[in-house]
Amino acid sequence: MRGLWTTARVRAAEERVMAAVPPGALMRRAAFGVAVVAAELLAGRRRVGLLVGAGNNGGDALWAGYHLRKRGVTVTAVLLEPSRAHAEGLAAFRRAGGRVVDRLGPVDLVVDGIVGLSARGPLRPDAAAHVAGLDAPVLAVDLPSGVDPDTGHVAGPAVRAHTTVTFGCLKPVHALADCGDVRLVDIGLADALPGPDLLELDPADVGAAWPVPGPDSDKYTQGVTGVAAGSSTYPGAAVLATGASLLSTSGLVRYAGPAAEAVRAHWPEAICTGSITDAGRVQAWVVGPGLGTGLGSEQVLRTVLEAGVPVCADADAITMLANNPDLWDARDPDTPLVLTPHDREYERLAGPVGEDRVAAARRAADKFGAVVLLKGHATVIASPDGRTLVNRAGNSWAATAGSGDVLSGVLGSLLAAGLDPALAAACATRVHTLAAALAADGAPIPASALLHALPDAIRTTRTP
Ligand SMILES: NC(=O)C1=CN([C@@H]2O[C@H](COP(=O)(O)OP(=O)(O)OC[C@H]3O[C@@H](n4cnc5c(N)ncnc54)[C@H](O)[C@@H]3O)[C@@H](O)[C@H]2O)[C@@H](O)CC1
Ligand SMILES: [K+]
Repeated sequence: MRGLWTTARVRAAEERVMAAVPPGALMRRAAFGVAVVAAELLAGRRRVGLLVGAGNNGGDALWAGYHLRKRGVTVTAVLLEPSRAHAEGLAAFRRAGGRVVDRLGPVDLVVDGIVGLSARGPLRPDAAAHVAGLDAPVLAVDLPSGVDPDTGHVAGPAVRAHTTVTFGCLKPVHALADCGDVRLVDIGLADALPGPDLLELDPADVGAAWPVPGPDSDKYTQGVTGVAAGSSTYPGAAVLATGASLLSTSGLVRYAGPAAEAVRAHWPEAICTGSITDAGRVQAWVVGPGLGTGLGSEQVLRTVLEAGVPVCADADAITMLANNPDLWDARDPDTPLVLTPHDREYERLAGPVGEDRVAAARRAADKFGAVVLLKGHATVIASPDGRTLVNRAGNSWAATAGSGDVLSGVLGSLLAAGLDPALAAACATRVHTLAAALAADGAPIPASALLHALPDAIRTTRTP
């Protein structure tokens, strides 16, 4: 499990550590780390260009330039605000033979020291002009300039990093935005940091949490998942969600709804009934994909919410909760509920997502007393108990019709197996991402291919 810390906490920790070490020591450690990674990326090539902003981020770049000069690398620097460039860093850079230029000529690697933790908004026009002309790979110092450190939001021109070297700890930007390959350099902050603001699961965490049958397990003890999804118009959503539940855990899956025939034809092992009232007992419900939003669907949602078991409410279930807030009354507030909106569904439910997706997910989690899984390239999972998890997809293969139905099926089966709902949401998201990458292997895929890659994805997380 990896922790991520917001800039306010990082700064507080840096201040505590700085008070106890010689002046400039943290910057030296940081810059040395940048130089080591730069040398690795250069792989014997010899020309580096620095883009240097007005603060300590630029200072890191200048000191890294100093270290690279000591290794015989040719280093040039553009100072975006010459009068505010880090004075000691600039002096050391010049002493070591670094040259200040107006524009970067041909180089093998660019070091982005334009702006770091103090970044506000997109790149300013002069910085943007320097960045626009680059054709060498960019090594970002702390974070790609132009990307918000705490939200990962990109409001305009920004650096696109091949690699990012960050210091002391990861920040939200490293999970919420594209920072390329992220390297962490230890500058001695660990003991000064409080608990993390965000968490990101490693595949091994997912593997450790994933429910697998033991010697005493049978089909009931592993949790029975109920799927209330699909319609005569959209039987596919039912087929995908039920299939995902079946492939995620080895218990039992019951399907209830008008797509029973289609589900039975695809998944003979599912127990299918035409009506929610005949479904039998389950340990968790998945409700919503392809269900429709008419009166009959509302009654299905009500029945599921009244059942007193954990519920994953997706797609049309979210729209119904937004359209008809009376439906919330059907829910026992002590029973876990996971809502899995994409941005438009979120907006129907809780207003605009805005630039800060973490804050949005937390707002809705508080408001509804539910785990909120806000889907996106970086999915944010907020629990009403304050925990927030993120999962960066790293690819977009899962952006395909029916992919959400698969996610809710996986999540429902983990809830039925008794996983903590926020952990279930994070594990399901991670495996969904892995399955998409495995199935795609470089080419577009339909959701059914993602579905059939679930066992391989789960296996990946369980392999040490
Ligand atoms: N505080 C510390 O102990 C350490 C800080 N370090 C470095 O210091 C950085 C933070 O430095 P600072 O707080 O001096 O500030 P930055 O270097 O992040 O920003 C400097 C200035 O850039 C300008 N700026 C803000 N947004 C901009 C934008 N969108 N486009 C262009 N310019 C913009 C502002 O005038 C701002 O004051 C970290 O990211 C890290 O690289 C490291 O040296 C490690 C130790
Ligand atoms: K930067």
